[in-house]
Amino acid sequence: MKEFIYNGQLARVVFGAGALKHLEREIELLGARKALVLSTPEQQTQAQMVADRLGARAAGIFPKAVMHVPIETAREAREAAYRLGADCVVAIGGGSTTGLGKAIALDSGMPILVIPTTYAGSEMTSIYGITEAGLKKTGKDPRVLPRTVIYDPELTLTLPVAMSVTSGINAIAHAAEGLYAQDSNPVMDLMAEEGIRAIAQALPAIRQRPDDVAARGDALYGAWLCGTVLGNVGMALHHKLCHTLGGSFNLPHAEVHTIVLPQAIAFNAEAAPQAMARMARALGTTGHASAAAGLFELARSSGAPVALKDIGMQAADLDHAADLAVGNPYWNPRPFGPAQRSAIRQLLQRAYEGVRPD
Ligand SMILES: NC(=O)C1=CN([C@@H]2O[C@H](COP(=O)(O)OP(=O)(O)OC[C@H]3O[C@@H](n4cnc5c(N)ncnc54)[C@H](OP(=O)(O)O)[C@@H]3O)[C@@H](O)[C@H]2O)C=CC1
Ligand SMILES: O=C(O)/C=C\C(=O)CC(=O)O
Repeated sequence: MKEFIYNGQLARVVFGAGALKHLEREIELLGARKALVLSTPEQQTQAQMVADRLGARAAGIFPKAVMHVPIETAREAREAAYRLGADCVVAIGGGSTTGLGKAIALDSGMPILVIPTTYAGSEMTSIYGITEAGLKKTGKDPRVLPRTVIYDPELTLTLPVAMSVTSGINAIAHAAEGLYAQDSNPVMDLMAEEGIRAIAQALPAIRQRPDDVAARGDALYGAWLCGTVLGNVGMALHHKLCHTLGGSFNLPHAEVHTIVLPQAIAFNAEAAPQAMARMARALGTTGHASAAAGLFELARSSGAPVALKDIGMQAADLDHAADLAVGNPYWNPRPFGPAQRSAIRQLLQRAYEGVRPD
Protein backbone atom coordinates (compact mmCIF):
# COMPACT_ATOMS: atom_id res chain seq x y z
CA MET A 1 0.00 0.00 0.00
CA LYS A 2 1.29 3.48 -0.83
CA GLU A 3 1.98 6.12 1.83
CA PHE A 4 -0.87 8.49 2.55
CA ILE A 5 -2.12 11.31 4.75
CA TYR A 6 -5.75 11.43 5.85
CA ASN A 7 -7.19 14.63 7.32
CA GLY A 8 -10.69 14.21 8.75
CA GLN A 9 -12.83 17.29 8.08
CA LEU A 10 -15.32 18.34 10.69
CA ALA A 11 -18.82 18.45 9.27
CA ARG A 12 -21.94 17.13 10.98
CA VAL A 13 -24.29 15.16 8.72
CA VAL A 14 -27.92 14.53 9.60
CA PHE A 15 -29.42 12.12 7.07
CA GLY A 16 -32.85 10.61 6.45
CA ALA A 17 -36.32 11.05 4.97
CA GLY A 18 -37.95 13.82 7.00
CA ALA A 19 -34.58 14.88 8.52
CA LEU A 20 -35.57 18.53 8.11
CA LYS A 21 -37.51 18.15 11.34
CA HIS A 22 -34.17 18.35 13.15
CA LEU A 23 -33.40 21.83 11.82
CA GLU A 24 -34.15 23.79 15.01
CA ARG A 25 -32.04 21.37 17.06
CA GLU A 26 -29.16 21.72 14.60
CA ILE A 27 -29.27 25.52 14.63
CA GLU A 28 -29.20 25.40 18.42
CA LEU A 29 -26.21 23.03 18.36
CA LEU A 30 -24.39 25.54 16.17
CA GLY A 31 -24.84 28.03 18.97
CA ALA A 32 -26.58 30.41 16.57
CA ARG A 33 -29.42 32.78 17.40
CA LYS A 34 -30.74 33.85 14.00
CA ALA A 35 -30.36 32.39 10.52
CA LEU A 36 -30.61 34.05 7.13
CA VAL A 37 -32.19 31.50 4.77
CA LEU A 38 -30.81 31.44 1.20
CA SER A 39 -32.35 30.00 -1.97
CA THR A 40 -32.74 30.67 -5.69
CA PRO A 41 -35.81 32.69 -6.72
CA GLU A 42 -37.50 29.47 -7.88
CA GLN A 43 -36.92 27.73 -4.54
CA GLN A 44 -38.26 30.66 -2.50
CA THR A 45 -41.23 28.55 -1.33
CA GLN A 46 -38.84 26.02 0.19
CA ALA A 47 -36.84 28.84 1.79
CA GLN A 48 -40.03 30.28 3.27
CA MET A 49 -40.98 26.85 4.60
CA VAL A 50 -37.56 26.62 6.30
CA ALA A 51 -37.94 30.14 7.74
CA ASP A 52 -41.44 29.30 9.04
CA ARG A 53 -40.03 26.23 10.72
CA LEU A 54 -37.33 28.36 12.38
CA GLY A 55 -39.85 30.92 13.63
CA ALA A 56 -38.11 33.51 15.79
CA ARG A 57 -34.74 32.00 14.86
CA ALA A 58 -35.21 33.14 11.23
CA ALA A 59 -33.63 36.51 10.46
CA GLY A 60 -35.29 36.51 7.02
CA ILE A 61 -34.91 34.96 3.59
CA PHE A 62 -32.64 35.97 0.70
CA PRO A 63 -34.03 34.19 -2.37
CA LYS A 64 -31.63 35.57 -4.98
CA ALA A 65 -28.96 32.91 -5.42
CA VAL A 66 -27.86 32.41 -9.03
CA MET A 67 -25.33 30.19 -10.81
CA HIS A 68 -21.62 30.89 -10.16
CA VAL A 69 -22.09 33.44 -7.33
CA PRO A 70 -21.71 36.90 -8.90
CA ILE A 71 -19.83 39.14 -6.47
CA GLU A 72 -22.67 41.68 -6.50
CA THR A 73 -25.11 39.02 -5.23
CA ALA A 74 -22.61 37.91 -2.60
CA ARG A 75 -22.22 41.51 -1.34
CA GLU A 76 -25.98 42.07 -1.25
CA ALA A 77 -26.53 38.82 0.65
CA ARG A 78 -23.78 39.64 3.15
CA GLU A 79 -25.25 43.09 3.77
CA ALA A 80 -28.70 41.54 4.27
CA ALA A 81 -27.25 39.09 6.79
CA TYR A 82 -25.69 41.92 8.84
CA ARG A 83 -28.73 44.20 8.52
CA LEU A 84 -31.13 41.49 9.66
CA GLY A 85 -28.94 40.48 12.61
CA ALA A 86 -28.16 36.97 11.34
CA ASP A 87 -25.33 35.03 12.95
CA CYS A 88 -25.57 31.99 10.68
CA VAL A 89 -26.81 31.09 7.19
CA VAL A 90 -29.02 28.24 6.07
CA ALA A 91 -28.74 27.38 2.35
CA ILE A 92 -31.48 25.26 0.80
CA GLY A 93 -30.84 24.27 -2.82
CA GLY A 94 -28.04 23.19 -5.13
CA GLY A 95 -24.42 24.21 -5.51
CA SER A 96 -25.35 27.76 -6.52
CA THR A 97 -27.15 28.43 -3.25
CA THR A 98 -24.49 26.70 -1.17
CA GLY A 99 -21.94 28.79 -3.05
CA LEU A 100 -23.71 31.98 -1.97
CA GLY A 101 -23.62 30.78 1.64
CA LYS A 102 -19.89 30.19 1.29
CA ALA A 103 -19.35 33.70 -0.06
CA ILE A 104 -21.06 35.12 3.05
CA ALA A 105 -19.03 32.86 5.36
CA LEU A 106 -15.76 33.74 3.65
CA ASP A 107 -15.92 37.32 4.91
CA SER A 108 -18.07 37.03 7.99
CA GLY A 109 -17.01 33.64 9.40
CA MET A 110 -20.70 32.84 9.97
CA PRO A 111 -21.41 29.10 10.22
CA ILE A 112 -23.33 27.55 7.31
CA LEU A 113 -25.99 24.87 7.54
CA VAL A 114 -26.80 23.37 4.14
CA ILE A 115 -29.90 21.48 3.05
CA PRO A 116 -28.87 20.13 -0.39
CA THR A 117 -31.53 19.52 -3.03
CA THR A 118 -29.15 18.47 -5.85
CA TYR A 119 -26.20 16.08 -5.91
CA ALA A 120 -23.45 18.64 -6.70
CA GLY A 121 -21.54 17.99 -3.47
CA SER A 122 -20.48 21.56 -2.64
CA GLU A 123 -21.80 21.16 0.91
CA MET A 124 -18.92 18.81 1.75
CA THR A 125 -16.07 21.03 0.56
CA SER A 126 -14.13 24.08 1.66
CA ILE A 127 -13.93 25.16 -2.00
CA TYR A 128 -15.63 28.43 -2.89
CA GLY A 129 -16.18 30.17 -6.21
CA ILE A 130 -17.05 33.82 -6.82
CA THR A 131 -17.54 35.49 -10.22
CA GLU A 132 -16.23 39.01 -10.73
CA ALA A 133 -16.28 40.83 -14.06
CA GLY A 134 -17.19 37.59 -15.82
CA LEU A 135 -14.30 35.61 -14.31
CA LYS A 136 -14.96 32.86 -11.76
CA LYS A 137 -12.23 32.61 -9.15
CA THR A 138 -12.11 29.57 -6.93
CA GLY A 139 -10.23 29.09 -3.70
CA LYS A 140 -10.12 27.00 -0.54
CA ASP A 141 -10.81 28.26 2.95
CA PRO A 142 -11.79 26.29 6.05
CA ARG A 143 -14.29 29.05 7.00
CA VAL A 144 -16.56 28.12 4.09
CA LEU A 145 -16.85 24.41 4.94
CA PRO A 146 -20.49 23.99 6.00
CA ARG A 147 -20.67 23.02 9.67
CA THR A 148 -23.88 21.02 9.39
CA VAL A 149 -25.58 19.31 6.45
CA ILE A 150 -29.14 18.02 6.57
CA TYR A 151 -29.76 15.51 3.79
CA ASP A 152 -33.50 14.98 3.44
CA PRO A 153 -34.45 12.96 0.32
CA GLU A 154 -38.05 14.19 0.57
CA LEU A 155 -36.83 17.65 -0.43
CA THR A 156 -35.33 16.28 -3.65
CA LEU A 157 -38.47 14.64 -5.05
CA THR A 158 -39.20 17.69 -7.20
CA LEU A 159 -35.73 17.80 -8.79
CA PRO A 160 -36.56 17.14 -12.46
CA VAL A 161 -35.34 13.78 -13.78
CA ALA A 162 -33.02 15.37 -16.37
CA MET A 163 -31.34 17.48 -13.68
CA SER A 164 -31.22 14.51 -11.30
CA VAL A 165 -29.29 12.49 -13.88
CA THR A 166 -26.75 15.19 -14.79
CA SER A 167 -26.34 16.26 -11.18
CA GLY A 168 -25.81 12.62 -10.17
CA ILE A 169 -23.13 12.20 -12.83
CA ASN A 170 -21.55 15.49 -11.68
CA ALA A 171 -21.20 13.80 -8.27
CA ILE A 172 -19.79 10.63 -9.84
CA ALA A 173 -17.15 12.80 -11.54
CA HIS A 174 -15.79 13.87 -8.14
CA ALA A 175 -15.44 10.24 -7.04
CA ALA A 176 -14.02 9.10 -10.38
CA GLU A 177 -11.21 11.66 -10.26
CA GLY A 178 -10.76 11.01 -6.54
CA LEU A 179 -9.91 7.39 -7.34
CA TYR A 180 -6.77 8.42 -9.22
CA ALA A 181 -5.94 11.53 -7.20
CA GLN A 182 -2.28 12.07 -6.38
CA ASP A 183 -3.19 12.57 -2.72
CA SER A 184 -5.76 9.77 -2.51
CA ASN A 185 -6.09 7.60 0.57
CA PRO A 186 -7.87 4.32 1.34
CA VAL A 187 -10.81 6.00 3.12
CA MET A 188 -11.55 8.24 0.14
CA ASP A 189 -11.19 5.26 -2.22
CA LEU A 190 -13.87 3.41 -0.28
CA MET A 191 -16.14 6.43 -0.28
CA ALA A 192 -15.57 7.04 -3.98
CA GLU A 193 -16.39 3.50 -5.03
CA GLU A 194 -19.46 3.32 -2.81
CA GLY A 195 -20.59 6.78 -3.95
CA ILE A 196 -20.40 5.82 -7.62
CA ARG A 197 -22.24 2.56 -6.94
CA ALA A 198 -25.03 4.27 -4.98
CA ILE A 199 -25.69 6.92 -7.62
CA ALA A 200 -25.35 4.59 -10.62
CA GLN A 201 -27.96 2.29 -9.06
CA ALA A 202 -30.27 5.11 -7.99
CA LEU A 203 -30.51 6.96 -11.32
CA PRO A 204 -32.48 4.33 -13.29
CA ALA A 205 -34.91 4.00 -10.36
CA ILE A 206 -35.37 7.80 -10.16
CA ARG A 207 -35.95 7.90 -13.90
CA GLN A 208 -38.69 5.32 -13.50
CA ARG A 209 -40.26 6.93 -10.43
CA PRO A 210 -39.02 10.45 -9.56
CA ASP A 211 -40.91 10.31 -6.24
CA ASP A 212 -39.22 7.09 -5.08
CA VAL A 213 -37.95 8.24 -1.68
CA ALA A 214 -35.66 5.22 -1.27
CA ALA A 215 -33.96 5.85 -4.63
CA ARG A 216 -33.72 9.57 -3.83
CA GLY A 217 -32.13 8.59 -0.53
CA ASP A 218 -29.58 6.39 -2.29
CA ALA A 219 -28.68 9.21 -4.68
CA LEU A 220 -28.28 11.70 -1.85
CA TYR A 221 -26.18 9.20 0.11
CA GLY A 222 -23.96 8.81 -2.96
CA ALA A 223 -23.78 12.59 -3.37
CA TRP A 224 -22.60 12.93 0.22
CA LEU A 225 -19.82 10.37 -0.35
CA CYS A 226 -18.75 11.83 -3.70
CA GLY A 227 -18.85 15.39 -2.31
CA THR A 228 -16.65 14.26 0.57
CA VAL A 229 -14.12 12.92 -1.93
CA LEU A 230 -14.13 16.27 -3.77
CA GLY A 231 -13.54 18.03 -0.46
CA ASN A 232 -10.63 15.82 0.55
CA VAL A 233 -8.46 15.02 -2.46
CA GLY A 234 -7.31 16.85 -5.59
CA MET A 235 -9.19 16.76 -8.88
CA ALA A 236 -7.54 16.51 -12.30
CA LEU A 237 -8.08 16.84 -16.07
CA HIS A 238 -11.84 16.27 -16.05
CA HIS A 239 -12.59 19.08 -13.58
CA LYS A 240 -10.12 21.35 -15.35
CA LEU A 241 -11.87 20.83 -18.69
CA CYS A 242 -15.29 21.38 -17.16
CA HIS A 243 -14.22 24.65 -15.54
CA THR A 244 -12.79 25.81 -18.86
CA LEU A 245 -15.92 24.88 -20.82
CA GLY A 246 -18.37 26.13 -18.18
CA GLY A 247 -16.51 29.34 -17.45
CA SER A 248 -15.36 30.43 -20.90
CA PHE A 249 -18.25 29.19 -23.02
CA ASN A 250 -21.07 29.57 -20.52
CA LEU A 251 -22.18 25.94 -20.69
CA PRO A 252 -24.37 24.43 -17.95
CA HIS A 253 -22.32 22.93 -15.11
CA ALA A 254 -23.82 19.47 -14.55
CA GLU A 255 -24.42 18.77 -18.26
CA VAL A 256 -20.81 19.59 -19.10
CA HIS A 257 -19.62 17.19 -16.40
CA THR A 258 -21.92 14.49 -17.76
CA ILE A 259 -20.64 14.82 -21.32
CA VAL A 260 -16.93 15.27 -20.63
CA LEU A 261 -16.54 12.58 -17.94
CA PRO A 262 -16.48 9.46 -20.18
CA GLN A 263 -14.00 11.15 -22.54
CA ALA A 264 -11.69 12.36 -19.74
CA ILE A 265 -11.78 8.92 -18.10
CA ALA A 266 -10.94 7.25 -21.45
CA PHE A 267 -8.01 9.69 -21.82
CA ASN A 268 -6.68 8.65 -18.39
CA ALA A 269 -7.53 4.93 -18.59
CA GLU A 270 -4.08 3.52 -19.32
CA ALA A 271 -2.40 5.71 -16.73
CA ALA A 272 -4.70 4.67 -13.86
CA PRO A 273 -5.67 1.00 -14.27
CA GLN A 274 -6.57 0.40 -10.60
CA ALA A 275 -8.89 3.40 -10.48
CA MET A 276 -10.53 2.20 -13.72
CA ALA A 277 -11.12 -1.26 -12.25
CA ARG A 278 -12.78 0.25 -9.16
CA MET A 279 -14.92 2.57 -11.29
CA ALA A 280 -16.01 -0.28 -13.55
CA ARG A 281 -16.83 -2.43 -10.52
CA ALA A 282 -18.88 0.38 -8.95
CA LEU A 283 -20.73 0.93 -12.23
CA GLY A 284 -21.36 -2.80 -12.60
CA THR A 285 -19.58 -2.94 -15.96
CA THR A 286 -16.71 -5.24 -14.93
CA GLY A 287 -15.91 -7.83 -17.54
CA HIS A 288 -17.87 -6.41 -20.44
CA ALA A 289 -17.10 -2.71 -20.74
CA SER A 290 -14.52 -0.16 -19.69
CA ALA A 291 -15.22 2.40 -16.98
CA ALA A 292 -15.40 5.12 -19.65
CA ALA A 293 -17.92 3.16 -21.72
CA GLY A 294 -19.92 2.42 -18.56
CA LEU A 295 -20.12 6.13 -17.75
CA PHE A 296 -21.16 6.94 -21.32
CA GLU A 297 -23.88 4.27 -21.23
CA LEU A 298 -25.12 5.44 -17.82
CA ALA A 299 -25.64 8.92 -19.27
CA ARG A 300 -27.11 7.77 -22.57
CA SER A 301 -29.47 5.20 -21.06
CA SER A 302 -30.66 7.82 -18.55
CA GLY A 303 -31.59 10.23 -21.34
CA ALA A 304 -28.80 12.73 -20.55
CA PRO A 305 -26.94 14.67 -23.25
CA VAL A 306 -23.70 12.99 -24.39
CA ALA A 307 -22.51 15.59 -26.94
CA LEU A 308 -21.33 19.16 -26.35
CA LYS A 309 -22.90 20.20 -29.65
CA ASP A 310 -26.29 19.46 -28.09
CA ILE A 311 -25.83 21.87 -25.17
CA GLY A 312 -24.69 24.93 -27.09
CA MET A 313 -20.95 24.41 -27.71
CA GLN A 314 -19.80 25.78 -31.06
CA ALA A 315 -17.39 23.71 -33.17
CA ALA A 316 -15.46 26.89 -33.90
CA ASP A 317 -14.63 27.24 -30.18
CA LEU A 318 -12.99 23.81 -29.77
CA ASP A 319 -9.51 25.04 -30.73
CA HIS A 320 -9.68 27.88 -28.24
CA ALA A 321 -10.97 25.48 -25.55
CA ALA A 322 -8.00 23.17 -26.17
CA ASP A 323 -5.59 26.12 -25.89
CA LEU A 324 -7.14 27.21 -22.60
CA ALA A 325 -7.11 23.69 -21.18
CA VAL A 326 -3.42 23.09 -21.84
CA GLY A 327 -2.42 26.67 -21.04
CA ASN A 328 -2.34 26.15 -17.27
CA PRO A 329 -1.87 22.42 -16.76
CA TYR A 330 -2.02 20.70 -13.40
CA TRP A 331 -1.43 17.22 -12.10
CA ASN A 332 -3.17 14.39 -13.95
CA PRO A 333 -2.32 10.67 -14.01
CA ARG A 334 -1.56 11.07 -17.72
CA PRO A 335 0.40 14.30 -17.89
CA PHE A 336 -1.03 16.95 -20.14
CA GLY A 337 0.22 20.31 -21.26
CA PRO A 338 1.08 22.14 -24.49
CA ALA A 339 2.84 18.98 -25.80
CA GLN A 340 -0.41 17.02 -25.49
CA ARG A 341 -2.57 19.68 -27.11
CA SER A 342 -3.55 17.52 -30.06
CA ALA A 343 -4.70 14.68 -27.75
CA ILE A 344 -6.77 17.15 -25.70
CA ARG A 345 -8.19 18.66 -28.90
CA GLN A 346 -9.17 15.14 -29.98
CA LEU A 347 -10.79 14.49 -26.60
CA LEU A 348 -12.83 17.68 -27.02
CA GLN A 349 -13.84 16.67 -30.54
CA ARG A 350 -15.14 13.34 -29.23
CA ALA A 351 -17.04 15.13 -26.46
CA TYR A 352 -18.42 17.57 -29.03
CA GLU A 353 -19.72 14.76 -31.22
CA GLY A 354 -20.73 12.40 -28.39
CA VAL A 355 -18.54 9.48 -29.47
CA ARG A 356 -18.86 6.41 -27.22
CA PRO A 357 -15.44 5.50 -25.75
CA ASP A 358 -14.27 1.88 -26.16
N1 LIG B 1 -17.55 24.66 -4.38
C1 LIG B 1 -17.78 23.39 -4.60
O1 LIG B 1 -17.23 22.50 -3.94
C2 LIG B 1 -18.72 23.03 -5.69
C3 LIG B 1 -19.37 24.03 -6.37
N2 LIG B 1 -20.26 23.72 -7.34
C4 LIG B 1 -20.92 24.83 -8.01
O2 LIG B 1 -22.33 24.67 -7.88
C5 LIG B 1 -22.98 25.13 -9.05
C6 LIG B 1 -23.84 24.03 -9.63
O3 LIG B 1 -24.65 23.45 -8.65
P1 LIG B 1 -25.91 22.58 -9.08
O4 LIG B 1 -26.43 22.00 -7.85
O5 LIG B 1 -25.55 21.70 -10.20
O6 LIG B 1 -26.86 23.65 -9.72
P2 LIG B 1 -27.78 24.80 -9.12
O7 LIG B 1 -27.58 25.01 -7.68
O8 LIG B 1 -27.59 25.96 -10.02
O9 LIG B 1 -29.20 24.18 -9.34
C7 LIG B 1 -29.51 23.61 -10.60
C8 LIG B 1 -30.97 23.56 -10.80
O10 LIG B 1 -31.56 22.69 -9.87
C9 LIG B 1 -32.86 23.17 -9.59
N3 LIG B 1 -33.28 22.62 -8.32
C10 LIG B 1 -32.52 22.42 -7.25
N4 LIG B 1 -33.21 21.78 -6.32
C11 LIG B 1 -34.45 21.58 -6.80
C12 LIG B 1 -35.60 20.94 -6.30
N5 LIG B 1 -35.63 20.38 -5.10
N6 LIG B 1 -36.70 20.90 -7.07
C13 LIG B 1 -36.68 21.45 -8.30
N7 LIG B 1 -35.61 22.04 -8.84
C14 LIG B 1 -34.51 22.11 -8.09
C15 LIG B 1 -32.69 24.65 -9.60
O11 LIG B 1 -33.87 25.13 -10.08
P3 LIG B 1 -34.28 26.64 -9.90
O12 LIG B 1 -33.33 27.45 -10.65
O13 LIG B 1 -35.57 26.52 -10.59
O14 LIG B 1 -34.32 26.89 -8.45
C16 LIG B 1 -31.60 24.88 -10.61
O15 LIG B 1 -32.09 25.24 -11.88
C17 LIG B 1 -21.90 25.55 -10.01
O16 LIG B 1 -21.73 26.94 -9.90
C18 LIG B 1 -20.67 24.81 -9.50
O17 LIG B 1 -19.48 25.44 -9.87
C19 LIG B 1 -20.55 22.42 -7.66
C20 LIG B 1 -19.93 21.39 -7.01
C21 LIG B 1 -18.94 21.61 -5.97
O1 LIG C 1 -16.58 26.13 -9.29
C1 LIG C 1 -16.72 25.98 -8.08
O2 LIG C 1 -17.53 26.66 -7.42
C2 LIG C 1 -15.89 25.03 -7.37
C3 LIG C 1 -15.78 23.71 -7.61
C4 LIG C 1 -16.62 22.98 -8.51
O3 LIG C 1 -17.46 23.51 -9.18
C5 LIG C 1 -16.41 21.54 -8.59
C6 LIG C 1 -16.99 20.99 -9.84
O4 LIG C 1 -16.42 21.23 -10.90
O5 LIG C 1 -18.02 20.32 -9.76
